This record gives sequence, C-alpha cells and structure tokens, in this order.
Amino acid sequence: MAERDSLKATSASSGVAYGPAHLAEMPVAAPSSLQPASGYQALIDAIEASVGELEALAARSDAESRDIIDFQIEVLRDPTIAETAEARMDAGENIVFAWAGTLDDYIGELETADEEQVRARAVDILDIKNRVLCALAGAPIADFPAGSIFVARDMEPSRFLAHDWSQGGGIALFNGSAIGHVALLARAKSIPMVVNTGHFNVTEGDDIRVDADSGAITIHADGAGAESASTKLISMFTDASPCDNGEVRTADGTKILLSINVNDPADLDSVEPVTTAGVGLMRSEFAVSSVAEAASEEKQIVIYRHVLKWAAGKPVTIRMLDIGGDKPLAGLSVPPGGPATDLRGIRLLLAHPEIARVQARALLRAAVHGDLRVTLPMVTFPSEINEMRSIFREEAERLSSRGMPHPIPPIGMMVEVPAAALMLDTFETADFFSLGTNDLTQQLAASTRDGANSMTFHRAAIPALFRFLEGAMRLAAKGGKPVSICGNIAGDPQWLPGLLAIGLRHFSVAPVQLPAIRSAIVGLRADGTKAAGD
Ligand SMILES: C=C(OP(=O)(O)O)C(=O)O
Repeated sequence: MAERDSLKATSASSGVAYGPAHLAEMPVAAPSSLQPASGYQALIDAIEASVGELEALAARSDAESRDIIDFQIEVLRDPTIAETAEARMDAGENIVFAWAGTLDDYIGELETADEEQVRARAVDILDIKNRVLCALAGAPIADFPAGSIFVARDMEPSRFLAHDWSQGGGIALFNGSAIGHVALLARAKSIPMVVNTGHFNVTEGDDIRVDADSGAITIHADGAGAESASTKLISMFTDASPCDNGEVRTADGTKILLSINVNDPADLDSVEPVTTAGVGLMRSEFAVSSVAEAASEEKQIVIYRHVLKWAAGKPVTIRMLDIGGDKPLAGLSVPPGGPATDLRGIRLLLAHPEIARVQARALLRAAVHGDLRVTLPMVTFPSEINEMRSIFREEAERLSSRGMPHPIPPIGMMVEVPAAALMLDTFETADFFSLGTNDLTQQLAASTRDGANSMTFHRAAIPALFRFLEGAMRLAAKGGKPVSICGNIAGDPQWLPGLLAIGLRHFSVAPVQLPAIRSAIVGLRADGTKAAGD
C-alpha cells in the first residue's frame, strides 16, 4: 500500500468522506483552445443558452441554491457585460478573448475586495464565464463521478448543484472559502468539505479521506469513520429526538418549549413533527426567492400550506419577507449597505404594498390549514405594526366579501432592532415577540454578519447582548406578551444557562440543534444553574 500523506485544512462543512480523488480543472478550457462561432450575435446566443441552462438548474434546486443561480442569471442579463464584450470585439479582440477578458476583469475586482464575502463571489462569475465559453464552443460542462472527492483550486456553485451527491463524496479545495456559496450549499446537504489545503500532490483515482471534523485530509487513506450525509442526519434525529412534542422539563420541572426554524419547506422532510412544539420561525424570504414568486399568491399559498399541514395543528410562525440588506431580492431591494440598511424588512414591505398585500392574502388564505401566526421583520416603531395590521384587515375584508370569512392571525414582531427592543412596552399592538439575536448582535456590535472579523466582534458583544435581552424581557413582561427566541444562540447549549436565567422558556432552533439543546435543558434548573449531582 502506498504511504499515507496527511495535511491540515480548514473545515467548511463537517463530516468525514472517503472516495477516489477527482482532479477537476477549474477553467473549462484555455480560450485559445476553443474554436467557437464568431460575431456578436453568437455571443448573445451563448449567453441566452447559458441563462436557459441556469434556469433549468434553478428549477430543480432548493431556495438557497436558487439565490446563487439567480445572481448568476442577473449578471448574465446585465446589458453592460455584453456591451463591454462587444466594445472589445469592436476594438479587434476575437469573441472568446472579448468575453473571457470582460469577465476576468470583473473577477479581478471581486478577488481583490476587502471582504471575504465579496471575494467568494468571484467563483460564481468564473462559473458563468466558463459556461458561456462552453456554449460558444458547443461543449457541455463536465460532471464528475458520483461518490468521488472533488479536488480543485475552487468549485463553481453550478457544478456543485448539478452533481448527484446521493452516493456520498466530498470536496477538498486548494483555495476556497468557508463562508462562500459552495460551503453554504455543502453544509445544507451535509457534504464534508475542507478549504485552504494549499496545493497538494494527488493522482486521479487515489483514495482520499476528507475529515472536515478535525480539518485534515489523508491521501492513500482507508475509509474509516466515513459515513454518508443521509446516514448521519437520520441517526442524529433517531438517536436523540423523543416524541415529546418539543416540551422538555428542566431538572426542577419547568416546561420549556422547543420549536424549529425553517428556511425551506424541504428541510421538514427530515424532522418528525412529534419532536417539536411547532415552527417558531419560518423565513419566508428563503422560500420565496424571486420577485415573480413574491408576486404570486398561489405559489406562496402552496409553500405555507405545506408547512402548516406538516405541523398538524401545532403553531407555525411565518415571518413576512425579510428582504434588503444582506438578503437581497433582485429587482426589489436596494444593494446591501451594511447591517443597518435603511430599507429592509417591514420598511421595504410598506414601501412596496403590492408585495405586502399579496403575502398578506396568501397567509390569510393558507391560515385555514393550521395554527398560523405571522411575525414582522425588522420592526422599529409601533406604527409599522399598525400599518401592516391595516393591510391584513383590508385584505381579509376583501377575501371575506367573496363568501368565506378570513380571521386575522396573531401578528407579532421580531425584536432585532435596538430602538424597538428598548421600547418593547410601547408595542401594544404586537401579539408576541420573537428575539432575533442574530440581527440584534450585528446592530449592537456594529459589525455585519458576514464580514471577515464578524465572529470575533459578535462573540465579544455577547455580554452586552445579554444585558440588552434582560431589559427586553422585563419590558415584554409588563404587557404579559409571549416571548420566544429564534436567533442562533437559542440552539447553542453554551448560552442556555444565561437565557434560562433571564426568563426565556420558548426556544426556536435549527432542526440539527434540537438534540443538543434538549439534552442541555434537562441538566439545568430553570434559573440556569446546573442540577445537583452534575
Ligand atoms: C432569526 C433572526 O433573523 P435572521 O433570519 O435574519 O437570522 C435573527 O436575526 O436572529
């Protein structure tokens, strides 16, 4: 057996994968090796063909993936890109060099950006550059063998999305980014992935083990410890998710409710409703990923009905579209301008009542399928709740005039803007409060969620966050309104003692966080102290 070589890497998506290495060339082909059609119309045709391929890919992808593809389609449809390439052709470049040069300039700008998040976009553009080059040459982008370990300098999102991961496999990238899109997609599908390996020597077909849990790759390895993503997920839920309907007792007998956060209705396929108290937060903006979908009442009803039926009568809190800032929706939101972007969440909805009314109608009509509650994103002032309530009232009256009464569901608010958290007792028309600590932390720490230093700043701001939450809990208690927490710290056991101590009794967490938070609750008293004997 060949000698084993191990090297360190950065984990981007946890798990262990084992399989034959597939060495992928990142650029599809050197421009000079292509013999494409020539002329500006040929470029337009190749761009259109690429848009068509991406649309087909989007149609069979989940909401998160569609966001990436929508961005690529938007860039391809940006007339300035084709015009720049045309100008280069007018200046004497052939069609391939004109296209590749235009996109390379764009990639160069992204690669030299200060923020890692922006740099990570470069691979999305490289992807569409190659796709159009392939279309010009009449050669399709090659897939790679199922079950193999993809080894390359970087990976394009569309290559990840087009691949069949059901047979396992993993990813090892010489460069790559742990917060880039492929990492995000890999985490959602539990595909082990490491980045920043630096260049290493491996031959096509060598057995390779990617251990993203310990951040190591081993070449000429055996398969010890590798398991498929689906096995891992299934065992996580079957081992530690009792059918307690999300009602967990602390060691001294206080009832704590555990609900789940849902981004995509498909997330529910791996969760049994009897293991949760319901859906504490459904982020509708991830399920509704294009302006066309936001404008379609019927499409939204299908999505909401699916979640309500899954919950089988348990409460489902759907957040109205939280668009803007770091969650753009092409054609509707303004480009991100930092965490405190002016026009985001409820402000954007009230600025586009045509979108808010469609969503209000879809929610009113879907409500008959279960116990629906609606929460409003990024609320800052009570007047915003009143305005949205009026929209619901008017739409309910309009629907009711057609024959069937449509009662207005409880309407609550996300507590994620400091100005609102400090004035919670004045939000008399909010029916409940959901503490959105992800956004609250970025506002408190004055640091975006995806900036290069965000992890450091957000962690340092945790004591301030707890002081803030303590005050918000006191103000909420004055009005006797229900409070839950749905930010990421709700599902992280290290913060549980503090959250219990300030009085939180309802936690909404990502499905994968359920087992750990459940077992942490039973080991603590309601005041957050450790139970005796521990
Ligand atoms: C749950 C939250 O909202 P988002 O979807 O923006 O993470 C939060 O901010 O904590």
